[in-house]
Amino acid sequence: MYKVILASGSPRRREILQQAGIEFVIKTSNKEEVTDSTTPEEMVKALALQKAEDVLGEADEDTIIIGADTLVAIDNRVLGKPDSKEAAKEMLIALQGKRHQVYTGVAVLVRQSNRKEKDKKISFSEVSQVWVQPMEEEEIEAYIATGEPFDKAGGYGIQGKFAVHIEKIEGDYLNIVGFPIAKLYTVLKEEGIDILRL
Ligand SMILES: Cc1cn([C@H]2C[C@H](O)[C@@H](COP(=O)(O)OP(=O)(O)OP(=O)(O)O)O2)c(=O)[nH]c1=O
Repeated sequence: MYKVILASGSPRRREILQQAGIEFVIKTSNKEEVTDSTTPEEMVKALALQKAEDVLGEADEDTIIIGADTLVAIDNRVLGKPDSKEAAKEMLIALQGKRHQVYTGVAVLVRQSNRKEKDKKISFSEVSQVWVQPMEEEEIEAYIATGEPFDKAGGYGIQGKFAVHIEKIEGDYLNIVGFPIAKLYTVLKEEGIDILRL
């Protein structure tokens, strides 16, 4: 019997795991994650791993710890969460009228209390393509005034008021919202772990 820990404070990630029928508890640390990885794939995997490792000390029985990180990439730039209205505006100006990539990295630490079994460290990343409609400056400012950009990579949430500005996507929608649940299921299945029946 494994206990699942979601090492994330993101309400979206919590909802996605809950909807999938996974039982878990949430544990987060306040440590700031940093990485010197250079590609978005490597960055999101490294940051996801740090988030999972930060709560490893809490795992005292058979435990599966899941960490995740989402970043937006456009024109060789990587965008995290905007820390001001100005930063949000600059990001949305860069994204409007173009295609960009959303990367989510997931790290899974499997901790076995029975020392005969080996602990596991699994990480992967998923990418989705997003096309944003051209936007007027006024529309960008109105969206920023909703307050939605500030806790989201790239300064927008596809699941909220920004939906009206999305032309199309390619790939996994839930990966854009912050957690590629289908890939988690598949990758763990390949490792012999059925996350729905632990
Ligand atoms: C692009 C996009 C991102 N996001 C969110 C998902 C993530 O929560 C957030 C990216 O920030 P992250 O740093 O990946 O995660 P977080 O700080 O929210 O949570 P934690 O570190 O505790 O796991 O952006 C959306 O909700 N919708 C979107 O369309």
